[in-house]
Amino acid sequence: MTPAARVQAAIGILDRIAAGEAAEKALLGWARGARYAGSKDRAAVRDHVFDAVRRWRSTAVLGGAETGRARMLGLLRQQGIDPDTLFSGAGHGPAPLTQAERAAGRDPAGAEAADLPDWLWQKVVADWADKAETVADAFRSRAETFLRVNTLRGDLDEALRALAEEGIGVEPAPRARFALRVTGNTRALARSEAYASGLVELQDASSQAVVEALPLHPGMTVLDQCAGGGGKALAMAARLNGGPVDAHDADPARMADLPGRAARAGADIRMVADPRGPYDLVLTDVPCSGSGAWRRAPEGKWRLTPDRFTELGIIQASILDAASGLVGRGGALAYATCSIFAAENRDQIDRFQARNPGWRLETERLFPPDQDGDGFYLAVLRR
Ligand SMILES: C[S@@+](CC[C@H](N)C(=O)[O-])C[C@H]1O[C@@H](n2cnc3c(N)ncnc32)[C@H](O)[C@@H]1O
Repeated sequence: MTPAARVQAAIGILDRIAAGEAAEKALLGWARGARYAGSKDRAAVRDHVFDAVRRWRSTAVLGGAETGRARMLGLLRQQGIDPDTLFSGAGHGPAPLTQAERAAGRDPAGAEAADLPDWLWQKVVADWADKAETVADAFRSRAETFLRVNTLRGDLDEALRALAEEGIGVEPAPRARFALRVTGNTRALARSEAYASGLVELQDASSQAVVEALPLHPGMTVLDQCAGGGGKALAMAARLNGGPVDAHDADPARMADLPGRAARAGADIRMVADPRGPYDLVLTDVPCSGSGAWRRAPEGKWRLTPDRFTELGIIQASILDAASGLVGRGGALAYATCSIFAAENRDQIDRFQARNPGWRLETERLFPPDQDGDGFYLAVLRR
């Protein structure tokens, strides 16, 4: 495909997304009908689409309309690419720009420029004050890929050597001890021996830093109360020299891949349908807005509603209350979100402490979404 044809493909997919289709589904629908597209074409089209979804508002304002065509035009303008080089009608690319299209569009302002719905931009400003623009900007950029070296399978040097031998570029990442930033050949990872053998796991560096900040020691009894795919359960098992870690999720189907991942990682993870306790440590990695990871899943910021945000707050409080009953005397209750909002973070802890006297805040971390990892929050309480 020519670069212009890739832009034309993205335009069609963005129109499907605007009509209500999920981005992944729209991409898949296009790919099925585009057998001529090679892997590089697919990756380039995907990048255009997700870049535009991250910048859904600003690209439409700059492009002058709420269409896929205008959004791609706006995106190219933002990227400093002369649209006429691609909107030429040649090579299966988009038709040349009309005079009206050339004249349309203006610079976005406020929430438009932040690429957030108005109500969320107000929340970011309220919580992050002079850092609000930096936070919003992070959501408008692509996320980097991070690996966790699984110390149950090898050490940092072994991982660096193994990845280098397979032509995968990495460098140590500052946010967590065993975090590596992928700097080249990311696509080879899934097929790499380092990954297949469990020497490295895909995990965001802030997610790793959360587990690193937990008071974990081999021999402790540990429950991951909202285990999901098990990223944190596996990282906790590594800190426990293999485990065991009890893993629970209200939706057990979410843990479907966990036994396979645990076997690959050499971790002892036990699925528990009805955890009883008492545990030395219970981690609640609760459902949240997902705001800290909006650059990976940018549709989240457009889909979230104030009602859902309120509902999430109620769910978070009830999980925290239930989990506190599973912690033994002197034990620790850890609360984590991949959210950047105080309502889901510190406010939840303040209200929990007001409802449940006797718990003191032992550790608190708030990681901003930036080049070193996603946005994440952790509070560790002890009684
Ligand atoms: C943020 S995800 C967990 C991610 C996971 N810990 C990881 O590191 O990969 C939140 C999980 O909480 C689960 N969940 C929702 N309500 C719950 C509840 N009341 N009790 C336990 N888990 C719940 C969801 O099914 C979801 O898998």
